[in-house]
Amino acid sequence: MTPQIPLKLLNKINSPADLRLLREDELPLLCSEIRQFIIEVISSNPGHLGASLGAVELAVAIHYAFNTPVDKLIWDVGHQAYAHKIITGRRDAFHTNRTYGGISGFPKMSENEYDAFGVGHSSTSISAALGMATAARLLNGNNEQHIAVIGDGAMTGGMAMEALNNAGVSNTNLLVILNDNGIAIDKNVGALREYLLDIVTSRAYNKLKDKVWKMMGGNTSYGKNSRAVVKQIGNALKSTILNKSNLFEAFNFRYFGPVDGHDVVRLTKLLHDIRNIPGPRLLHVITVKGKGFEKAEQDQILYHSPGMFDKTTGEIIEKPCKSLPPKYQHVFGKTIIELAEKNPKIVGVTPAMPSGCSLNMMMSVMPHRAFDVGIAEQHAVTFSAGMAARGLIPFCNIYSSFMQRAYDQVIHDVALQGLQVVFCLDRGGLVGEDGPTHHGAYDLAYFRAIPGLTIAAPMNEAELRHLMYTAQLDGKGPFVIRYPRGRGLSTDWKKPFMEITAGTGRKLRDGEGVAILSIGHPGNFAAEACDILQRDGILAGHYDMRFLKPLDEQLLHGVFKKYNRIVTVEDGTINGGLGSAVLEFMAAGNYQARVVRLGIPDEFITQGKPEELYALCGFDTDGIVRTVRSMLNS
Ligand SMILES: Cc1ncc(C[n+]2csc(CCOP(=O)(O)OP(=O)(O)O)c2C)c(N)n1
Ligand SMILES: CC(=O)[C@@H](O)[C@H](O)COP(=O)(O)O
Ligand SMILES: [Mg+2]
Repeated sequence: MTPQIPLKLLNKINSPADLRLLREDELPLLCSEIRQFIIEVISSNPGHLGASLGAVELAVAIHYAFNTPVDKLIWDVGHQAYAHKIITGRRDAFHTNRTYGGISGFPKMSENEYDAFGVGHSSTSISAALGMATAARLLNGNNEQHIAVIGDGAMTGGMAMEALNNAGVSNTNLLVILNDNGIAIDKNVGALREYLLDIVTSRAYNKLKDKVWKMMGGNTSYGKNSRAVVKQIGNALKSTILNKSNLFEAFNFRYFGPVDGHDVVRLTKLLHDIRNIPGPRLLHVITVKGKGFEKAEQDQILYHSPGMFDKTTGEIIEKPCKSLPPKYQHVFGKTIIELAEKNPKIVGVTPAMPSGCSLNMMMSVMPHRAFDVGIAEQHAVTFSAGMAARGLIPFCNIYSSFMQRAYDQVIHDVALQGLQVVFCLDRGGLVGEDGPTHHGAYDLAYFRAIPGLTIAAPMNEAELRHLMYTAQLDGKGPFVIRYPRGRGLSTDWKKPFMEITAGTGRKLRDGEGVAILSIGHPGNFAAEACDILQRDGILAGHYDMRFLKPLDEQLLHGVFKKYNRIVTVEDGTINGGLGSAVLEFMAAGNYQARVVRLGIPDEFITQGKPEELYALCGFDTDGIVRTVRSMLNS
């Protein structure tokens, strides 16, 4: 439900055109109404709170100062764009944010004309904006403005650097707004972070900034002499910022800032003034993640995406969870510490997701052996390869969908050289509310194509633990373990370590006529389906394949000899995954059987609760039961 809070100004805003009718002095009130609205809605329908609270003034100022949607606004990652959504015609739909059938949690081109470019993954905005600006120049003579808004975390991503490098010599009109709140999901890391901190905290710099401000008469109208003034500012900055030259100027960008990103009136004026300066420009804006909501400002990591919370106090509303099994990520976090205590060769690597994948546990007890390398999946993989080349055993934990970024590095730097890197792919399968940008749909299929990889998917937490143990044993080579977001089903996961021989599946139950072959967590849906079918007298055999590569061929020979109806179940794309591997095995062995493949179909799956999406794809318990029944009836 849309909340019933007084929204004197916001209720009048159905598009940025309405926004532009407001007086400048009304903008602060509008921002505070938007902030209230976001808090109210996200408290009961969870989403990305902190980043969006920090970008309210930015969204308002940009739409106020620019002629969107003719001018193109491109958000990076897009998790900070709730204010943008709300003022671009989606206020009344905002309560459906991230739900099945509702609006997306990220900008999405097909959803709204103001979403100039779809996002979800990090560090794409400058490339996309540069591409669009280049197209505009070629097609219609450069009449439109292109604005990329990118966070300090996203700016550490390789793509952002590649784009700056290209943009700086492109002579294209492009405004990059660096939304610097000094944090990513977790603490931002790396030399760039330190550089930005230097700029912002340098007292010498701030003094200089005040001087320049006075020099310009205390207003932002650069007037006729804009070039000269800007050049003066640039030269002064160069010599002042801790004797370092300005990084962005080194990329041929004109640098402005840093400015207070919550002073909406000043921000609006400034944007207006730099709007028509030609060429690549970068405006450095300082914001506070969680701005305006005390708890979210205090604990910015927790309130990045806090789940449900009390809209007044900010207290997190925890569901009772005493007897719940642990999340897979926590099993990873605890197990890597146990293994690393015994095996000094083990190190941990994450590209900017320490709390998301639980490597933060190892980082706090073994800080010298656990590395957050920033939003840099490609680097994370090759950095791991380097360590493996010198004899360490890196556990490189990357969300499945973000691993798409580093496919070449896995092939070229790890697999081709047979290096023992253990890839733990968290968030394999359908992740839920983040939707198609974040579903880990392709990993099984894309990794199956690579020679020399061992690919495993545990059905439960205990198996994850055993697989992690197995992967770090001597001589294992590159090893992929993929598991889903959220909780498994077993509370007694902490069993003594046991090696699981690569390429061995296990029979879970015998059947007649029909067998189910599953891999990973959906094996639990298959087990439940078998129970339901058995109550109707249908005995379905069930095998947990555990490994996609190497396949357990001995087990498969047994299955094809015994059953002539086979259902494969996986939470990855059907194209190229377990089902495809089983079909290839059947063809090679000249077996005759009817095989139905359940998994993610050849389309992008929307957002929603995981259960809704499993059902949509047809590999939930009911879907498996239906499939088996219909196979037996045909
Ligand atoms: C390729 C990729 N890796 C990781 C992520 C996960 N991720 C989403 S937001 C974020 C932090 C971004 O930090 P910043 O750009 O500073 O934005 P803020 O949340 O501070 O506004 C990360 C690591 C992602 N979306 N895409
Ligand atoms: C925006 C983004 O990419 C992350 O915040 C992502 O939503 C995290 O997903 P999890 O909630 O699965 O950690
Ligand atoms: Mg940030």
